[in-house]
Amino acid sequence: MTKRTRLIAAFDTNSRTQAEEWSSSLGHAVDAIKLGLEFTYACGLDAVKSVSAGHELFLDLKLHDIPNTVASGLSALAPLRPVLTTIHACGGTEMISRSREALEQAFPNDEKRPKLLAVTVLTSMDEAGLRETGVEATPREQVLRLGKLAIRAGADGLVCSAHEITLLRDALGDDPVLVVPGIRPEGSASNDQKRIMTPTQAAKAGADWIVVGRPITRSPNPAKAAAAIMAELASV
Ligand SMILES: O=C(O)c1cc(=O)[nH]c(=O)n1[C@@H]1O[C@H](COP(=O)(O)O)[C@@H](O)[C@H]1O
Repeated sequence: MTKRTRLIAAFDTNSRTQAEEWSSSLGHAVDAIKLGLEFTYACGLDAVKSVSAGHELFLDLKLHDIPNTVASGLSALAPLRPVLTTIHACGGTEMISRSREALEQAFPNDEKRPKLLAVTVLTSMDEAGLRETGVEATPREQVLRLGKLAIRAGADGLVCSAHEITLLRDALGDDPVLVVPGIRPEGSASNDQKRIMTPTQAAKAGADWIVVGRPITRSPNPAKAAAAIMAELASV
């Protein structure tokens, strides 16, 4: 039997009170919560610790710097004990392999070592956006290129859009953890996301986790919105 795709709710807010409220009202209705740049910069690491207590944490800080700085940054974040954490794949082989080593050193028995995820091409980017940055490849080509590089260098998984899941599974097999944002339930606004799919489409394609923010947190009833997505995933 294949495993159910799991739901991560992205708590994108600069308010600790709001994040604590979501944590208690919907934290247990989803499989994990994600705290990222906005919350961490606004509220600090102690707040990350308290909001994530009792939940599986995806700490999404998308580190991208020279290898030594990224590896040292990850070591400093290790006490937060996230289940998943992110760096940018375009930081290259050495940055990724040093990151993996840093996490292995912080968790010598491996048991609770956070899975190292490499962000391939942001789901807010399309072909024109990539071209602006000097990348002539399509998003699919670039995701595949960076995905192969990142897994070879030691990442446990990748962040990609649902449009690239089949491509990555064909090239890399079932082992890499695929975490998929840019998810929009039928009928919801795409906002700044470009490469989107529904929860059902992403689950059918083989996502291990989907990440959903605004369709839950900006809904009039976040717990109900989260429950509807969980029900959708359970029915795939
Ligand atoms: O690493 C991520 O989680 C991420 C990568 C990516 O390519 N696209 C992306 O949207 N995300 C994150 O996923 C969440 C998506 O939020 P919504 O667009 O509100 O559902 C945000 O917290 C983003 O930071």
